[in-house]
Amino acid sequence: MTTPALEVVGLTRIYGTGAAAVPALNGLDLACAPGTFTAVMGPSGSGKSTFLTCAGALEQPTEGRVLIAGQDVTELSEARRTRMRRERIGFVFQGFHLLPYLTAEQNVALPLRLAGRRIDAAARRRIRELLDRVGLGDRAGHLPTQLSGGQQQRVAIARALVTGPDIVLADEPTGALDSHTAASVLALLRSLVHELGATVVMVTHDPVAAAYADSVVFLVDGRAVGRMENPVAEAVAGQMAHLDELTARTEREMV
Ligand SMILES: Nc1ncnc2c1ncn2[C@@H]1O[C@H](COP(=O)(O)OP(=O)(O)OP(=O)(O)O)[C@@H](O)[C@H]1O
Repeated sequence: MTTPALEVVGLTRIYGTGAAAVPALNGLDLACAPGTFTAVMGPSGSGKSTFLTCAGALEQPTEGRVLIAGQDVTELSEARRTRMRRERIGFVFQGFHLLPYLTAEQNVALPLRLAGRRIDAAARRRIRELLDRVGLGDRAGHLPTQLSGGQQQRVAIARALVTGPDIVLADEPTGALDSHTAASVLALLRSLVHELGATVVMVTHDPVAAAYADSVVFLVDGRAVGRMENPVAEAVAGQMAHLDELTARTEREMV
């Protein structure tokens, strides 16, 4: 069996202590094979953001393991974890997070600079190729303010891929875009997975967005409660309505 690009095993994150303890993740198991596109969905408070911050080595879990291409990041020193995050994990955020005073090309180069790599001719070529691949070959010299929201997210996607990461973690990547632009960004993400072999995990609230993925993992109370392969939006929306109802019922019973 191939080593998963991302695997979390028994992932547990408890915020607070004693009576105030909140288990945001509660023994989550999840594996993503290389070259796959996985959406993560769940009711509000089900642990999606906490999963992304732990999987992205931004936060240490209380218990459990996070393996990036087989390497357990929870065992690393802070310095090595930071290096791993810079070199092996790409991030795409809802709000794009581009640096406003850098051009598209300079924004894409940033992770290479942070990883201490030289921006030589080969690196410049890679940056240009990625900008071409996301449809912005003619916008390399533009500042973020000179680009539309969809174009800014394309720059952010190129930036997430520039180090050749094992995994790209996307947090509501189309949450700030209109539905037409969102569709083209999602189609781009899907094609990067299927044509370049990237591995993407995307947290989303939107069943239409989730339907671009190869599979959807559903979280409830910090655990995976189901998985849907080859999702279609209607079935995802139906499952989410069911999980929202279950969560509301549990909350009513607890009062
Ligand atoms: N820093 C924190 N301190 C205390 N509790 C927290 C903290 N971060 C998250 N939580 C709690 O952990 C649980 C999971 O939160 P999380 O943000 O991961 O859920 P989510 O599925 O991303 O929610 P949403 O869809 O509303 O963004 C929630 O009950 C939340 O209140």
